[in-house]
Amino acid sequence: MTATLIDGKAFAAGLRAQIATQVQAMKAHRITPGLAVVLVGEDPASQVYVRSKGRMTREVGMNSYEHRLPPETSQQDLLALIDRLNADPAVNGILVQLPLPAHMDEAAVINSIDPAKDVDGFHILNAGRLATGQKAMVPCTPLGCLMLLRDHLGSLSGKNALVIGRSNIVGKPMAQLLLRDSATVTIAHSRTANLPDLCRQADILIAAVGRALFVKGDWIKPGATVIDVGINRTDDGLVGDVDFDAAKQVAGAITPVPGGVGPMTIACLLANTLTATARANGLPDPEGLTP
Ligand SMILES: Nc1nc(=O)c2c([nH]1)NC[C@@H]1CN(c3ccc(C(=O)N[C@@H](CCC(=O)O)C(=O)O)cc3)C=[N+]21
Repeated sequence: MTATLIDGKAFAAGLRAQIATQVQAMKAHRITPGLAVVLVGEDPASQVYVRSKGRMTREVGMNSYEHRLPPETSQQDLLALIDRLNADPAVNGILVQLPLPAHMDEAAVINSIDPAKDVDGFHILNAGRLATGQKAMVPCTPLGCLMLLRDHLGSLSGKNALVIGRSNIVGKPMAQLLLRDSATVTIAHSRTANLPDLCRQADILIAAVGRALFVKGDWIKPGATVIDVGINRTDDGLVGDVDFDAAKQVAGAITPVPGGVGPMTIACLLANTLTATARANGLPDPEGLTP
């Protein structure tokens, strides 16, 4: 048996088309959503993402504002820029590309963003709102994974979901979203005992460890839905956290890398920017873009 391919690239394109339509409707009311992306330093991979975020932002009809700062920028200068963006009514969403240079306090920087403009959903207020079931800005990658899972499975209720990885940007918010959808959720990490056996019980497996080909084919429950969040650059090109070729022989459905979760992350960033713009203008949340 070979797994159904969950085509995140195609799903993301459809989502962006839907967003573009809603942006046009807003423009008729003289509102144009604006997204500011801040990149500190010259990490080549980060530059690629920032460029592609900017292009897709413009493609859906939003305004894109890019701020590139040298790696030696002081935290004080970065905070001053964020203050200006917080106060700028043309800016509805602010994304500060992570990781930041080592001399910066990442939490302090993120928490200086206006929570209403925090389209990454990383601000402590948004994390707390998500954890307590209040209306929040939801982190883009987990939101994209949730959309793919709902599209493929319909209901997640009662399913055994295993999230491998406990980061604040993927693992923890992913677990919160799965729990909200009434899955039974386990979070595994580097100290988890018997990870292969735990995986074999998972109807839904989310791999967000950041290690190339970490999840083996014989760890997968037959028929399981596998979501691979990994983006690992190797000599063989871009690979996920799951051994895709082996896993696809066992899984019911699986996301590829590239072309799976990655494009969904950017589409959900645009979705969050639209949501933030709607809320800033007292409009109802856009249909189908919030959990
Ligand atoms: N504040 C912040 N928010 C982020 O959302 C954020 C960040 N910092 N720092 C870096 C990571 C990484 N990230 C990706 C987005 C899209 C793809 C993506 O579209 N990947 C394509 C392949 C692109 C390629 O070939 O490199 C794919 O999987 O098909 C990957 C990775 C967002 N990040």
